[in-house]
Amino acid sequence: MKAEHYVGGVFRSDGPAFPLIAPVDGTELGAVPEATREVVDDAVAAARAALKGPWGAMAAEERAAALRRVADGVQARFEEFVDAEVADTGRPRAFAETVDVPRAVGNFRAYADLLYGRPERAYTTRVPGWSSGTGEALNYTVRRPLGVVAVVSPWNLPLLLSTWKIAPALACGNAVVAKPSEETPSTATLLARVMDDAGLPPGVFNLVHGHGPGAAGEFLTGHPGVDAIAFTGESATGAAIMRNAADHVTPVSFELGGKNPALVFADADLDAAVDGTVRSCFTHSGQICLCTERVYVERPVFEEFVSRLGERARALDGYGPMISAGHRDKVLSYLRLAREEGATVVAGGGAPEFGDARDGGFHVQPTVLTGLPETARAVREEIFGPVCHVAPFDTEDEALALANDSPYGLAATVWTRDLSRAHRVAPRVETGIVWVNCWNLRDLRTPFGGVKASGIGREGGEYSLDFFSEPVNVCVQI
Ligand SMILES: NC(=O)C1=CN([C@@H]2O[C@H](COP(=O)(O)OP(=O)(O)OC[C@H]3O[C@@H](n4cnc5c(N)ncnc54)[C@H](O)[C@@H]3O)[C@@H](O)[C@H]2O)C=CC1
Ligand SMILES: O=C(O)/C=C/C=C(\O)C(=O)O
Repeated sequence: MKAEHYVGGVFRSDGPAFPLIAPVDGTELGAVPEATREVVDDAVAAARAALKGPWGAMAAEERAAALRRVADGVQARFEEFVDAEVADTGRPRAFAETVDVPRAVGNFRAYADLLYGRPERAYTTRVPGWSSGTGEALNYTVRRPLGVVAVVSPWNLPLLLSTWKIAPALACGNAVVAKPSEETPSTATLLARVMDDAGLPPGVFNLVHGHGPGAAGEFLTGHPGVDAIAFTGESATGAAIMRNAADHVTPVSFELGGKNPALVFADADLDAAVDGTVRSCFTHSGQICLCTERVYVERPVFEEFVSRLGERARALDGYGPMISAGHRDKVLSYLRLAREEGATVVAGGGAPEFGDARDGGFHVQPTVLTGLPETARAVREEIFGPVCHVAPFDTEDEALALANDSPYGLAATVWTRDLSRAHRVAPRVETGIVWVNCWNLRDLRTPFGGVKASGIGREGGEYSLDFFSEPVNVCVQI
């Protein structure tokens, strides 16, 4: 798969090239063009021009039809998308087949569907006491697109997360300039091919490749021609983007890091809790922002839970690598640090040896730790790998205090058979998402995002459509 920029309806590969490395075995997959400031300028200008063309005048139904053509186009090239995502990320093929590509198709279909039934105008009538001034008026609110939207996405779920933003941005009538992670350019390039085939007018969707700081990401997010930024990635990157966007007061929607807690009560179905925690800690080798990294277990079942989780972690097979040598080294450095801080390693704890080509790749063993104080860096900082720390608690209040003692607030899981407890605890967990007796069960209409350092705003369903459009009130004196 050759990575290319897509600007104003034209594929191009100008800019210096950098190598794309396969995380599964460390081999070189190809070269990626690094977008210069000029390429980014061209992309923003093409997007601006597209808003003045047929796209800007298109009815919602026609935009919905365009999104459906894109969904069909991704579906038609299903295997190519799977191949590209597997090559770039090293993830198990089944994951790309069941999560990444179907969800990308679903993202376009969901927002096409949502455009129907969304009132184009919302009316208010005069209510005494709520209105000032004299005379009767008819107020109505119309929604218009924001303009040029920058979509900056990470490497962990490349196609899923970029389309999660691109689809609603286009649904609302914006033009998009997308910058995928430098580690995972391939499915984005394929998506540009699909957009081209689907007949989107030139400039409605643009793609630039390259790095973040001092490069394409920074050029794009600080660009005066960008009207909004949708970003998923690390919290520190979100802060850097916000500083850059501040000069132009560009609105942002941020989905950032997490240090997600799981609360396992003694009354839980322990089989389900162990099963769910294996999934929530180790899916995609922990490289999903929703993954659990802190597990708190009520003391009567603590020993049994740790022993069963450790056993399951040791038995995991066929897990994928970390995205890069750099990220593998970061995760391993946390494991060294955890040992220095006094951790007991129940399972894993290092890099595996396979005795085959995978030893050239960037793997880390699924790891279960115990015994660290809550102040330990491995308990407080996002590791973003297959690593969890398990600690005991004695009371519901203590469990909540432990869960909430974090600068992050993205997602939590609560495991209990006691419905009253579930409803009592869930609203008191300081995260944007709380799953009870499940993990990552997703309905694309629900609010998705984090509190504290885990994000700004919500995406999903109407929440995305609200971010990617601007309400304008029209007041007509009668
Ligand atoms: N919570 C989450 O959703 C994710 C968290 N991470 C965490 O972030 C760490 C670093 O991973 P990265 O992929 O490098 O994440 P990142 O947050 O640095 O990068 C995400 C995207 O932002 C771009 N970017 C980076 N710096 C930028 C800047 N100053 N201005 C504009 N764009 C910029 C990157 O090129 C990429 O497209 C990981 O080790 C992991 O801990 C990574 C991916 C997702
Ligand atoms: O939308 C989903 O189902 C998953 C989202 C995951 C992230 O946002 C992430 O890992 O960064």
